[in-house]
Formats: sequence, C-alpha cells, structure tokens
Amino acid sequence: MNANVKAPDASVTPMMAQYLSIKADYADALLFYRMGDFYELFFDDAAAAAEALDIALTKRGKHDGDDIPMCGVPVHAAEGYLLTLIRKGFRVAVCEQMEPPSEAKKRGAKSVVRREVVRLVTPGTLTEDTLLDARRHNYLAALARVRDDWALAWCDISTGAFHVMPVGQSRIGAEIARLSPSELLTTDAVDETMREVLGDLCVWPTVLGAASFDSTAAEGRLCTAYGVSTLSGFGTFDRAELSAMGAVVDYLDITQKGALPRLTPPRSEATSRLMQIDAATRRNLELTHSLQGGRAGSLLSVIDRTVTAAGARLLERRLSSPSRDLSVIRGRLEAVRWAVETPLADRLRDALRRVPDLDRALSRLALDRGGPRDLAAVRNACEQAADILRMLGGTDLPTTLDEARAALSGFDALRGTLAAALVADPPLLARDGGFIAAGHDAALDEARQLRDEGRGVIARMQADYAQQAGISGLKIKHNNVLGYFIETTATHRDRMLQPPLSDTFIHRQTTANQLRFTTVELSEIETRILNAGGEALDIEKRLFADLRAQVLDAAPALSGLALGLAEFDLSLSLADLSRARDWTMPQVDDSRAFRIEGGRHPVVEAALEASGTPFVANDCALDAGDGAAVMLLTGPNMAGKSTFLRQNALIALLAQMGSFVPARAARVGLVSQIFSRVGASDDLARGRSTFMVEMVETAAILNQADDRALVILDEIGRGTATYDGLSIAWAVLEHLQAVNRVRGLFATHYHELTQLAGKLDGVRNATVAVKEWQGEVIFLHEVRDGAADRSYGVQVAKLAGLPAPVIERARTVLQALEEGERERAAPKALIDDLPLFSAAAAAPPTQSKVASEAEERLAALNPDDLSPREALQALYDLKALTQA
Ligand SMILES: Nc1ncnc2c1ncn2[C@@H]1O[C@H](COP(=O)(O)OP(=O)(O)OP(=O)(O)O)[C@@H](O)[C@H]1O
Repeated sequence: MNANVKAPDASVTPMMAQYLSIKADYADALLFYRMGDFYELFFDDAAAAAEALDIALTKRGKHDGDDIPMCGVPVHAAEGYLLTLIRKGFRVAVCEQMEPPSEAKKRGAKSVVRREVVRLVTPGTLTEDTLLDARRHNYLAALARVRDDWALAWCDISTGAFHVMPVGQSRIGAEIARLSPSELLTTDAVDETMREVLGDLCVWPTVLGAASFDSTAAEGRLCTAYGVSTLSGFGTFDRAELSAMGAVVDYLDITQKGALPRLTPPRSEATSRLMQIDAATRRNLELTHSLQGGRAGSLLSVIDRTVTAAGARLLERRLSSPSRDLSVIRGRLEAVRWAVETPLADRLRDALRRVPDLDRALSRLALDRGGPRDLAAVRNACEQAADILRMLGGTDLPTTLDEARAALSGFDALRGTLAAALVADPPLLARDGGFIAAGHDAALDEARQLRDEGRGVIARMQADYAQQAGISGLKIKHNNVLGYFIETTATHRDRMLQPPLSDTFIHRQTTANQLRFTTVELSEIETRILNAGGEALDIEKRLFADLRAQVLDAAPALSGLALGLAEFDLSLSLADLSRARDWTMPQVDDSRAFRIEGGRHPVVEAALEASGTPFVANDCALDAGDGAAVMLLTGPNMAGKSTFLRQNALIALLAQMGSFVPARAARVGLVSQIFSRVGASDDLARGRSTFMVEMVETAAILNQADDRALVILDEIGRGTATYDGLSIAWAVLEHLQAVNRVRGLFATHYHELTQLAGKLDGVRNATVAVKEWQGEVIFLHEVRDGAADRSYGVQVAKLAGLPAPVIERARTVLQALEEGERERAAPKALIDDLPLFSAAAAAPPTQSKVASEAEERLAALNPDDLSPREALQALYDLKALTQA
C-alpha cells in the first residue's frame, strides 16, 4: 500500500521524518496525522482517502525530489469521514499532537510537536454514537484454534459485553453467522477450508500474529484486564477459549492504545443451550436481513417494537439465538404474558422511551472518550429507573421481570449526585465547560461570578469610553489574537491617535477600515476575566473527573440496570406486538410434538395487509412419537407452499426466543436445530453451480440433524434433470425419516413422492388447495390433507404474463406429455412429433385474417403522401380493424 514511503533519511524535514516513523508502525491503516485543526494524510494514504472520501488531493513539499500527495479533513468533521472510511473497509490510525506547539518551541526552533497514535479505529472497535447503529450490536470476535479445539470469543466494546464459547469445527460458520461480527480476528494458521467458510459468510478476517493468540500469555492479559490474580472466579476455560479471549483483549490494547474499555466478566455461552441455526437457514428464513440484504422485509423488522436502543439489541440477540432451555423460555414467555395483561403497559413504555443508551455512555466514559452528555445519560437512566420502580410498586412480577426490577434499585445516591451536579441539558464535550449546575460547587460559582462580572464591567467600560472619545460607534471586541480590544472606524484616526485621547487609548493595530486600541484598565480586566474563566474551567474538569470516577465505580451495577431496563422494554414490546397482531402464548414443552392451529407468516401477513388482502391461517401437526413426522406438501406454484413451510419454522423460533406466536394455538416440543433449504440459488462467484450448493447444504442437514431437529426442505432436487432430482429427493426423504427421525416439512413438485406417504411411517401428504374456474386457477392458500394431482404451472405462467401463443403451445405439449405418460409411450418421441414452432399455425384463424387485412391496408399506405391528420386517421382505422 505504501510502496513509495521510504525510511527517513537526512534529507527529509523533521516533520516528515516524524510522520514516516509513525507511519511505519501502521502500514495497513490510514494515518490521520494531526496538524492544528486538520488531520492530514500523505502519500498513498492521501490518494486512497481522497478517492474514498471524494475530497481534493493536493501536494505539500517534496520527498526524495517528488511531490508529496496530501489531503486533509477538518478535525471537527472527522467523525463523518471516519465513518465513510470504516464502511469502505479501511482502518484508521488517529495520531494526535501530544503537546502545544509552544512546548515544542522550547526545545529549539526546529523541534516538531510530539505526536502519538492514540487510537486505531477499526470496524469492531467503535464507540461513537455517530459511527454505530444504536439498535445493533457491534461485535469484535476472535476465532482461535489450539490443536483440535476451536473457540470463539466476542465482545461489544460499545456496551462492554464479553462472551466466549468452545465451538466444533463444523459449527463455526453457523456461529459466526449468528453473531455476524463487524470484525473477526484470526491467525494466519487458519487453513484453507476455514477461509472458505469465512468467505461464504463474506467475512474478511483481520489476521494477527501468533503471539496475540498465545493461550498462556492470554491468562496474564485477562488477569491484568480484570485486575484479578486468577480467572477461576469467572469459570473454567479451555486453552482455545483462553486463546480467543486473549486475542480480543490484545487487539483492544493495540487499537485503544492501552485505554482498555470496560468489559463485563467473560460469560461462557454453551451452544447446547441454544437452538442451532446455520448460516443458510438464517438467510433463508430472513431473520434479521431480508434476502435483498436490508433490514426491511426481515422478521426482525416486523417484530421490533422496542423503544430503547438496548431493548432493540436484546431483541436481535434473542432472535439470533433462541433458547433450548425450557425454564429460560418459559420465564421469558411469562414475562410477555404479564406485559400483555398489565394495565401499566402504556405508562411503562412511556417511561422507557425516555431511557438513554446507558451501555454506550458507560463504555465511552470508561475509555475516557465520554463527555458531560454521557454523565447526563447515566442520570436520566437512573431517573427513569426510579420512575419505573415507583410505577411498579409492589406489583407481583414473573421471575424474569422481578429480577429485572431488582436491578433497577440502588441508584438513589448516584442519581442525587448527578442531578445536583449537572445542568439539565449539558454540552457534548467537557472541553468548554458549562455543564456543572450553579450552586453545586462554591469555588466554581465564585470563579464564574468573577468571570461574568468582568464581562459586565466590559459592557460598562464600552459605554464610558464611547462617551469619553465622543464616538458612539466605539466597541469593545474580542478575538483570539488580541484578546479584548477597543475598535473604532478609521475616520476617527486623527483624534484617537492624538492627545488627550492617545493618553488613555494605546494603539495596537490598524486594519483596512478599523483602528484597534487597548487601555491599561482593559488589560487588567482581561487578565481577571481570563483567570476567572480558566479557573472555572479547571474546576469543572476536576468535577467531571470526580463524577466520572463515581459512575465507573458503579459501572457493573449500572450494566445490570441497563439490562433490566432492556428486559422490560423487550417484554413490553413483544406484548404490544402480540396484542396488536393477535398473537398467542405458545406452549413449549419437552415433547416431540409440533401442533400449530391457525398459524400465520408474520412477514407475509404484514405485507399482504398493506394491500388489504387477508392472510389465510393454516394448521400444521407433526406428531412425532419416537419416530419421524414429515409432512409432504404438494400443490400448484404460487399456492403458498414456501410461505407455509417458513411460517412454521418461524413459529418454532419465535416460541423458543420467548415470544408469543402468530397462531390461534401452538404447542412446540423443544426444537434443537432448525434447517431450512430452498432449491438453492447460483453461487457463480465461488464457482459452484446451483445444484452443487443445494447438495452441499442438503449433505449438512443429513449429517447433522438430530431427532429434535425441525427440517424444512423446499423443492429439493429441482436443480437437476427430473429423474435425478426425484431420486435424490426420494432418498433424502427416506434418510430423514429413518435415520435422522426429524420433524419436517417437505414441499415438492415431484408428485411421485406422495406414494411414500403410504409406505413410510410418520410421512403424510398435504396439499395447498386451489380452485379451477374456466381454465384459470384461484389460490385458496388452504393446506389440506391429501396430495395434489398437478402443478398448474401453465396457468401460473399465464398469470405471469407469458405471451398467449407460448401458453397455448405449452398446454398442447403438456397434454401430449400427459397422454404419452398414460400410454407409456416415450415422451421424447412424442415431442419430436409435434411441430415445435407451430404457435402461429395453431393460433385462431380470425387473428391471422385480421392481421393480413391490416397488413394489406398498411402496405397500401404511403406515409410521404399523408398529412399528419390523414396519418392519424389511418392509425385509428388500423387500430379499429385489429379490435374488431
Ligand atoms: N396463507 C396465505 N394467505 C394468503 N396469501 C398467501 C398465503 N400463502 C401465500 N400467499 C401468497 O401467495 C404468494 C406465493 O406464495 P409461495 O411463494 O409460498 O408459493 P409456493 O407455493 O411456494 O410457490 P412456488 O411453488 O412457485 O415456489 C405469496 O407471496 C403470498 O402473497
């Protein structure tokens, strides 16, 4: 990237030498080099940034005889530019001036201001609200391998959450898809297969040296980070887990330059307690993103009614990781039930709407990147918590919410301190002061009074001087160079520069139209104002540091508070959804039952609602005793097979994340894994055909599904020749029934498969009903017992607007094929007999007659001889002829 950056030598300026030596440590990042009010970029960095940011590329001085390319961004607008660069995949090293230029000058005229990189900004290590999506987690993850053990650790430094888990090699893709980290750390030891898995997920890892992943060093690193002498208080971790956690902490150290963020103690997450959903299933069920890639059209977008950012993040987390633990699921469902029934719901949600993003405020404060507004966020969160506690009073709550309520108390003292110390609406930055409330600190009040009085004195002085000089337009002004000065227009030059006025007014500067003066008295006042102002600022900064320390002391409890509020928000928002959409509480148990009455697809239903079409609810019963329970669904195209398949998977998933479900009644025996496959789409970029992708995914199901899995296969085998596809679908179904013993839904156009229903235990047929009326199909969207007799593909094609001759021809071919089948003749021979392109010949004769008459008249016309009016008339005649 920086091929033209050479090592510093004697010919370079001291500043360039400093730049080059800093840049050498950050070869793979853009270096934002602070120069006064700008961050400057040089050489290749400048070229890359200018292009990415669409800003001007200029030059500055020479290096080795060549111009140095340069571009810059103003410091006050840097966040916006950073965001663009991070989104475009760059990492940015922010290099600040570590002393004022005056200090550097003391070391000699040629000295350069001391500069250091204070932070490496990468996608996984952001904390600024402007750079983050408030409603989503921003995970930094590390994938580690020690011998044959793999582990994943991940943290969100903007909230402090830190997790770790061992992961089987075959599950890595699924887990990374679940977390969808913004940045993934690996070593170069990651092999080709793993690189392919990551490539499939569009994850381009940040590769660290082996030292970052060293599991022995990791223990020390973690102990230092948490200020403990042993990790055993947090649980036991295997080598791979330590290695992954160590890499995360090491990377934080590198990127944050030692300012370690607040991290909660690492929590082990056991995959065995979560419903397993692999990457393809997540995509296919459109859980958090639609197949088009955006959030709109996803399940998340339809169910998200949370009113706080932390609530939204909790919802996404639950949706991505539904539980397999009955008591957890039931606890959450009870919480939603309480929220559905409580008369307090609206008031509680109103209070929650005022809850700020406490987690992110805390993490900025911990990194010393926070400001007064973050302190105010803590204050406001505590206030809302107190309000909510008051509203709840002694109400009986289900366990989950009772625990959440407990987390809301104990902040009275902190709330009191912050409320007394801060103004109502403090500024973003501590730098300019003005955030500590009057009356909080006597010394501050005094300094402020002096400063403000000084300002009052200046106003009075201006009036006195104007009178003394006899110049009504005389003003006292302030700028950063002169400080306070007296200004008159140049027309008063002679009088002002001569006695007696020149005895009082000391001339300082002449500009084009103005004269500027000072007086002894003004200088004195200025010093007093400056001193008082400076002192006020110092006091405010000290108070800020105090308050920050108090907040950080309470950080673990405040994290609990944030989670408690998020839990209330989530339960209340799911309850709101359930009431509005008429959802019901599912019964989740240890059985292998799956019984849905009147189930609906939440996303399709919402989309149909917009067009005023009602959604047809359908039952689904997969009663598995010991064996399999598979529903084989046939039915015309467009009848609603895919919708039905997916809605049942979504109902299982919603139930186990602890939500009510879109159904009249639902009983869900715990589901361990959900697999959902649709006849796959091409993956040409990776050189795999449609069919290959489909088979790879099918293999994964057959190899992994256990008897608690819910498997949804939509038209498996359609990507190859009919008989191959049918045979594969047949064998797959047999395997899922006999070996995997799954509960499953299988949609197919291979009507031959329906014969299996009579032969295999637990396999039954169902079909989506349609009515046929005058050769057209009418979709009823009703799932019934039995098998479909045909696909109505031709009718659907007609609805899609295929030209009439093509439809006619398709009907003829279909009829011939069906007759051939009945008579057991070879279908190919039959098709050979048919005139393939006889559409015109087969078309109704009237049409060709009209066409030829129109053609004759058209041929008789000579456009050159026609007036526009006649031409228009001819056009009308021709059109009338074709419509006759
Ligand atoms: N239960 C329902 N109630 C109302 N409309 C429905 C229902 N199910 C599906 N639809 C409508 O029918 C459309 C087609 O549904 P879907 O894609 O599930 O059909 P399909 O049978 O899988 O078709 P194909 O075999 O062509 O893939 C949906 O987009 C939706 O608008």
